[in-house]
Amino acid sequence: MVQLPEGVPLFIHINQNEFSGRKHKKQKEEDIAVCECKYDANDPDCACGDRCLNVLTSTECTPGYCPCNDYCKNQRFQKCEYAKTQLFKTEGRGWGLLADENIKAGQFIIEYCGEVISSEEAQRRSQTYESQGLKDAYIISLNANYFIDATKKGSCARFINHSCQPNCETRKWTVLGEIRVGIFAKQDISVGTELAYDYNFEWYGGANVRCLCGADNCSKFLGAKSSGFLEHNHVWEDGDDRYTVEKIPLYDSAEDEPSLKLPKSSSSFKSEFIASGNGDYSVIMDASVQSEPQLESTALVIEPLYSVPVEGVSTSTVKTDASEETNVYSQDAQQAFPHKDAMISRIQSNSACRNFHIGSGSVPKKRSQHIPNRKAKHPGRKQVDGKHVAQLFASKEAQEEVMKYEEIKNQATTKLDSIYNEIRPAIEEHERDSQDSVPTSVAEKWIEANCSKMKAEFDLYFSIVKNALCTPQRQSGETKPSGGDNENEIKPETN
Ligand SMILES: C[S@@+](CC[C@H](N)C(=O)[O-])C[C@H]1O[C@@H](n2cnc3c(N)ncnc32)[C@H](O)[C@@H]1O
Repeated sequence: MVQLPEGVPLFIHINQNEFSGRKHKKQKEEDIAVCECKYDANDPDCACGDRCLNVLTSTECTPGYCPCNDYCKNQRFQKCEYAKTQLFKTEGRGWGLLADENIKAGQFIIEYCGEVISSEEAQRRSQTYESQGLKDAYIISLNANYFIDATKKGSCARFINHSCQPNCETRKWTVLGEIRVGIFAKQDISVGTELAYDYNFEWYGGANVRCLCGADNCSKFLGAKSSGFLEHNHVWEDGDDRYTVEKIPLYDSAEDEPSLKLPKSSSSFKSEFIASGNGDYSVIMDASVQSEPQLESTALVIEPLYSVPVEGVSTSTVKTDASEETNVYSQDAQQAFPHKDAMISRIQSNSACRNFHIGSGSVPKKRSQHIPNRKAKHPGRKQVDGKHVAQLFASKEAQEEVMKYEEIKNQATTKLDSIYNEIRPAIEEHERDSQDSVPTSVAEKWIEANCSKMKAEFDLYFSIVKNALCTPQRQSGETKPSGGDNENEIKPETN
């Protein structure tokens, strides 16, 4: 039971998200990520500590499936393993939350709980709250389609204020198949210090709210970095004093007099705030989710699939008969890519699918748009024309080798395109309703085809570089070095 100090505006305290308009996702057994940790009484920290495969992919272990059973330490959201915190009244920024014990950098502090609502509902509620005169904004973004509204129901995380120099950050974790948002310490935080994270607002227009965090690098307004804010304030130019900070009224979300007992302020908070004014506003915040230190892919912007280590590329689908040198760069996929299962589970999860760029091109801005027979595209990267490059080599062997790898690369590209067409309905279904998982078989196929293509490209580039270094090149005007009557034949250069 959470004890709230007197004067805190009413809200319903919850420590689990509530779903409005849909049910909690049911995890399919095949989608449960099982780690490989083992409990060792002599080294209890091994039980799902920093090196646990699930921890590395920001996924909590599922009770009953974790090999460490009750010793598993990777169920912090599920077990509400929060740091001790306390509510207090700030000067000028309403209520805030402070550390009631020393907190270590990286420590999970509290989950941001509330009602999980669709983006349409978030927009609707935001307008309603504004029209009702509610000043404080408690809606944060969960992913492109869903938001968490802690206005009426929420955990004490709803009281954490914004700072442009925050000591906390938000991170997204997958818990029993659902994405959840946690507040984590960015640094060691000593007892009595106010907790704050950077809201990084998704600004919906309306009045500007002055930021009172007091940090040296303060951007002056809540959400000042968001595109919505910039759009809304496009009239701002140097020397235009219509919108200077001083002209925006201050608003203190707490109606009462500031408490006399001030907490130890964090480096980013100063205490000379003035409580006055009544700027109405209603905004939707975007919890700028930060990465786990161990693996960047836990961040909102996850490294694309292309960035898996080169040695992790699969050799299982493309047999290249490559020379020994080339094989040096290929390893057994399973051995070199031990996180494949975790990768699949991330691809299946809501945000990961987008961030890994499943699909043949860039992420579609608008969802649910079905374009029949849409051709798979691979924009962004210039492709080497192996056929053309082959012509530059004087030796027939060099030409043949480059042409061979060019052909393998083309086959891998065609295969990737056809797999994309095959799995497109599943991807589009996933994009339409991000609560649906992309099936394991689909994610696996996609990874394999991508890896094969990367491997084929690598082999081609390697062969080009090797031949460029080791074989003579044709002089300008030199005719083809070999006979033959096939389409790969080198034609004499004209002009
Ligand atoms: C999620 S609530 C935080 C808790 C809030 N202070 C309360 O009393 O319930 C967000 C609201 O707090 C206020 N706030 C948070 N950080 C602020 C800051 N740095 N400067 C001014 N107001 C802030 C704004 O009114 C904002 O809409």
